Amino acid sequence: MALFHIARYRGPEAAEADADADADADVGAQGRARALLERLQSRARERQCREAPQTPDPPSTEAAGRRRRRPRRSRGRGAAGSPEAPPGKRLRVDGGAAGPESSEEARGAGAVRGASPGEGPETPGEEPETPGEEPETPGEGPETPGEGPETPGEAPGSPRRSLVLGGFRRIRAPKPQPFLPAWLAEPRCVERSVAAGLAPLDAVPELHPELRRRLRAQGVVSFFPVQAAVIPAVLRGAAGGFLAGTGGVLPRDLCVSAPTGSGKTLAFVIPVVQALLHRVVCRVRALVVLPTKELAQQVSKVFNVYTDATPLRAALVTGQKSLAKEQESLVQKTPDGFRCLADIVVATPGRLVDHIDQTPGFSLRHLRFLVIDEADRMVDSMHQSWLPRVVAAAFPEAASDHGPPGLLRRGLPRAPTAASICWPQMPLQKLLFSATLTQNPEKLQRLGLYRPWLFSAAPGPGVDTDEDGAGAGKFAFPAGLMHHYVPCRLRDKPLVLLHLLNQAPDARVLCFTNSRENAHRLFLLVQAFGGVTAAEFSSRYGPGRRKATLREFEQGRTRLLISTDATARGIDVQSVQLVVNYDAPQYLRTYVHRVGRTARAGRSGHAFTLLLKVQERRFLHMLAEAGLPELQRQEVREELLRQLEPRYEEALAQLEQAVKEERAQKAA
Ligand SMILES: Nc1ncnc2c1ncn2[C@@H]1O[C@H](COP(=O)(O)OP(=O)(O)OP(=O)(O)O)[C@@H](O)[C@H]1O
Repeated sequence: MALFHIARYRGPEAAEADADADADADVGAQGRARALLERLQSRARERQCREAPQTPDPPSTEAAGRRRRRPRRSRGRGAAGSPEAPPGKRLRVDGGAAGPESSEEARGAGAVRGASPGEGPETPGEEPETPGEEPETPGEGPETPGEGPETPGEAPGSPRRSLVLGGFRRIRAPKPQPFLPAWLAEPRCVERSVAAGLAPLDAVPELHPELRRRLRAQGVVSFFPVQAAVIPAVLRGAAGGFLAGTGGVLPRDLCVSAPTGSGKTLAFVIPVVQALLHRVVCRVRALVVLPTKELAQQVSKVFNVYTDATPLRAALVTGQKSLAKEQESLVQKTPDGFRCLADIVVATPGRLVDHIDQTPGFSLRHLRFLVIDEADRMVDSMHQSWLPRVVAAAFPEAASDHGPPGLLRRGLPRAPTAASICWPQMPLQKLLFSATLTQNPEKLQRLGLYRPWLFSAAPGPGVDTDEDGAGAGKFAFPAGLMHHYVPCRLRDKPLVLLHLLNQAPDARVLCFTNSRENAHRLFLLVQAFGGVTAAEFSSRYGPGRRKATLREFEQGRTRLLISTDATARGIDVQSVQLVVNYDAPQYLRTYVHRVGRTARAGRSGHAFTLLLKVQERRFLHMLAEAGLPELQRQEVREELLRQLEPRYEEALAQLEQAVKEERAQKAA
């Protein structure tokens, strides 16, 4: 039994039809049906006529309706980039083909990005190339919801519009560039070629006549470009002796990046000596910090040359002598305290900190110049925290803002104020030098530079830099240096070295290995092979032995020096004609410094790098990034190597014996 009657609603038209049917009850069944049909048709026509003026273009309405139904797409994903859109259907947006609306879109960043190479906009450089990058004005993008472009064929009869964003071409995203402060981005340019940029000594009128005379006596008749640029800049800042310039303006700190062998040492020695020349009381006023003992010794020698006939004294503290001996060269005990004995201190960082901590009377309170040579390496060794120790020793009153009353005031560098210029100021100026100075602003910031200037011989900030700022065209090489590489097998490397030595029988050769073990074995092998005077330089030997080895090499008593990177930086040995990278350097900086041991001071020189097949690609890429496309490939003919083999086999046997004996000695 049915509990409910379910009446089905049949719609308004049916209801109306029912009503009309009642009214025409007297008409026959057939006639009623026809009349009803006609009435329904006429009402439908009326309704159509009523709606017609609002939608004059039925096909567009249809298209719009479809457009509304399309799901929203996220900005940055184009039709072609989506999996639904087959690549064959991709079209480039073209103003002419797509009508006015489309041409408007074609001007948008998204449309341009979708174009494949060669199809791009007329001014491709003006557009970002990276897919997925935001357009500059997001509101102008063609992907505004509701206005999205249609896939071709979707709206027949309507203007066909298509956007192609991204694409399938793989584009290497550019590396993010660190923001370079203006002083790094716009350096003062220094001529790279020593020969092309020589300046007569008289071109620096500020130079003291005594120093000019001394330079001439040393055979220096003109300044190299870096010296001609840097010496006047330092002298101007030191015009008031070791006090701040007129009006209390503190001198700027200077960073100098110039090729190896371009004369950076004299660029700081000369102005420092001149600024201190007329000092009355001996105090430590210049401190030069270098990474290795050998380098410090070399720089100290140069200072001695130019301070010899003056009251100034330079002391060397590197740990080569005992702490007590070094203390004797720094301070003297007097009945009323201590007397300072050095105006200029040349030091390695570790030993310097030892003296700050342990030498009574050693004070840096009057420090006027802090020179950091091989600055990039020294910045890397900042974890030793030697710099904060030096700054703390140089500004002992910095903790209390004004310091004790006195004639001279000393405070951390800051903008001059009316109060600050009431007393004579004694600033501390930092001078940084390197052939591979880091341009990483973060690293340089750690040095606390004051309004710095950069003098650079490099072509300018590269477009593609690593985290240290090393990259395209970052470092300048000496103009007279020719770079070569020799592809070879591992077992042929010693033979290739021997062949190169045979090829240049009179050349003094510096050969680099990546480890002291390699240096030692290669030395034993070359010695066993005979025919060349060779020596070995590495941390395997103490400072005394290393010093003697270097001296013999300098004097020409040794023709071949096999060394680790201990001699790669700064060591100035005249007339090294050939550098051989027996082991390929892993880093660009290492390469720059190693090969920079030749072609110094405007001379010419050759650098050969032995490369295994597996190393070739990476190494060449590294140098190409450094802006060195002219690296010459040198093949050594097989038969030339085979000629050396009989003697080489004998040498190998001797090497084996020597290694066994050494092991036995060690074990004993
Ligand atoms: N004006 C000059 N005239 C002649 N010789 C010079 C002059 N200036 C420097 N030299 C010589 O040039 C050589 C290289 O100089 P220096 O060692 O200062 O180079 P550098 O730029 O410090 O190199 P590196 O980056 O390898 O340390 C030295 O032998 C030096 O005596």
